[in-house]
Amino acid sequence: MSTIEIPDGSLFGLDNLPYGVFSPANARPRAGVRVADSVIDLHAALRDDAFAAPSLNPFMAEGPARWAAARARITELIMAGELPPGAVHPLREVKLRLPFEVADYVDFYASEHHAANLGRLFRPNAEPLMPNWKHLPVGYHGRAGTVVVSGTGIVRPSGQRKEPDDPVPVFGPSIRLDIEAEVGFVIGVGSPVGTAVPTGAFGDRVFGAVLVNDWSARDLQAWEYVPLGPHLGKSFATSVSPWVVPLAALQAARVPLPGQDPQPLPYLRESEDWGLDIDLAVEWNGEVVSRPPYASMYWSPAQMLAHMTVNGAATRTGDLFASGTVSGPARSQRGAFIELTWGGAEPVTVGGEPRGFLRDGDTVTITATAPGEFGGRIGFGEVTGKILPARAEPFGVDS
Ligand SMILES: O=C(O)/C=C/C(=O)CC(=O)CC(=O)O
Ligand SMILES: [Ca+2]
Ligand SMILES: [Mg+2]
Repeated sequence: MSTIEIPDGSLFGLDNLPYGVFSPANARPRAGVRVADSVIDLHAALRDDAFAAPSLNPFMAEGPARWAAARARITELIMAGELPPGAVHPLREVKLRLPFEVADYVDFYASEHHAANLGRLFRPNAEPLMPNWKHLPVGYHGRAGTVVVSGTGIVRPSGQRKEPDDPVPVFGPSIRLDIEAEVGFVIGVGSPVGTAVPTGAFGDRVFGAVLVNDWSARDLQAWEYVPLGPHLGKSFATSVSPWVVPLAALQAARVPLPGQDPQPLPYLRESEDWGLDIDLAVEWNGEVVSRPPYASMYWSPAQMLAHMTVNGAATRTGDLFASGTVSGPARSQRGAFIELTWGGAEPVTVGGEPRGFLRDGDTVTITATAPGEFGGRIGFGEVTGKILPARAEPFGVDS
């Protein structure tokens, strides 16, 4: 039997137990759970067919009673030191995979600070917040097929851009490549077409949370987005962390929202608090440049899900909906570089140099922690990505 030592202060103790998909050296991918610096092979440890697939989807589809039972059983096996030999792998020896098959992907815009800053930057002659913003969680449908796991290289996208004074657009690699630090929520139990998911059912439907980097080409975005919203400027890559932190691990992180005025319509009111006290950190080439506080978000994920389904739209196991960029009120809390550097006009110092947008070879890593159930903290791990040069002749199109 195998035992796992959990050092004091570990961000991956029994109060966390996030799920992922990993491959041991030269072996096929499988579902696992992280404990300290080890990964438990769930199929080997539990002999449960929900974990036979190299994806969390079958297990996530089974619902809260099965999620709770599996968490209890995993805890029991770790505490008793009764994990079968061969079921425990050192984290450093495994490759982490995309943890779930992404069904649909929606990205919200739930930070008031971020929305107001982007309003000022993109629409300097208008009110920073659009009139709808405090009445509904604004969002758009993104591209599920280009959601990639942390560590995947991010090829600089090419596309159209046009500066206000240019007569016509030009085609070429983005020159304003940016990040967006977000938290994503993963649907476990889908809902059929024609059913709205009320805010109170959030915990019955949502399996857990991941970190998201919604890479954004601001020059492509600024030219293309009117009037339908983000498109190719964001669909080239969206990175997610390899660990899905179950909602069960986030109970101690639940906090009231900062406050909503005006009061939203009845279908958006919360019966329970789903604000989350998650502290994010954004590292640019290894230096922390920002610490976005999730607790400052205006709309809760329960409200996002209620809004997303109030028209009868279906949800499916593996749907990912992201919060939108997490930005707090202070400059040092902004979750996108366009805001942090005010469009490049107020650079930040990275590696001793003033920087605005991303260069080829730059690496951005987002991490996060939250209060855990035993008084310590739990970790989300990281979502990281390195910028690779644009393709010389993108897809046969000459610039
Ligand atoms: O205000 C705009 O036109 C654009 C906003 C964004 O790019 C933000 C977005 O993708 C949603 C978010 O991450 O908050
Ligand atoms: Ca976004
Ligand atoms: Mg801990």
